[in-house]
Amino acid sequence: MNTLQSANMPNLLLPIIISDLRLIKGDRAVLQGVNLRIDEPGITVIMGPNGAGKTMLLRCLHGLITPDEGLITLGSLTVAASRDEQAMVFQHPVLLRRTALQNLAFAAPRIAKTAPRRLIQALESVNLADRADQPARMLSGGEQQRLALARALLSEPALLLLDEATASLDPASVLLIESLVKAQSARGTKVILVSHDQSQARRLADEIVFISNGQIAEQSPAGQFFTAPKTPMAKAYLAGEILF
Ligand SMILES: Nc1ncnc2c1ncn2[C@@H]1O[C@H](COP(=O)(O)OP(=O)(O)OP(=O)(O)O)[C@@H](O)[C@H]1O
Repeated sequence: MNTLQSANMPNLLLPIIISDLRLIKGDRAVLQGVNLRIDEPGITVIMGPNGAGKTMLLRCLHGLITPDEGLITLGSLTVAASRDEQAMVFQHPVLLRRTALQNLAFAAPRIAKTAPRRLIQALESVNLADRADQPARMLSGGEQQRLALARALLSEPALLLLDEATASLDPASVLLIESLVKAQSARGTKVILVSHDQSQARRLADEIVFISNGQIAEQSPAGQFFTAPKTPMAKAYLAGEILF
């Protein structure tokens, strides 16, 4: 859609307001009473123990799951109405059985037609220019993830969601992806990412949202969260003391 004009323009998907969200999976609520308001641009990192509901929350934001109760608004838009302004990168990238370049062209047909050079630049930005004509599914895991990010960034989304997108990547790929995410954030895209990696969260986060047991336990500026987490649960999580 390319609705971002510049970092100085207000982001049309802010504020993000989540009210009384409840999501049932199987026979239990995996999200319950979730209330969250994100006003600020920049990078929000969602942290929390395994099974806390981080992925489910991200999927609700992206419209992949409809919550059983509650409301999400992004600026003046519903989730459905905001879909074209959003992009999401998953832990395991979903790519078409086509070449790397064709995957980008398929995702952004208008750009492919009017400015095909931008597709090559997108591949260059993730160090995949020499893989343009290789079947995307033959790329390594890290290469696939870089391609998925290039695809997500092509549309200059107003909201970029990343679910443990760097979980299994080598350090160079992690840093490359982080630098692209930071640059995109500086261009005005609101970024919400799920990560267990405390070092990564310290490098990227402006604020932390900590989820525990399907509820928001804490929302704090990153510096404050890491030096003085408000809840015993967050403190135990950061210390690696939560047992499952
Ligand atoms: N289809 C499903 N049926 C039943 N339970 C589900 C289903 N999908 C997810 N869940 C449960 O919902 C809970 C939240 O899952 P979610 O994937 O959001 O956790 P998470 O915080 O992202 O965890 P992790 O850090 O392990 O990725 C988990 O307990 C999970 O078992």
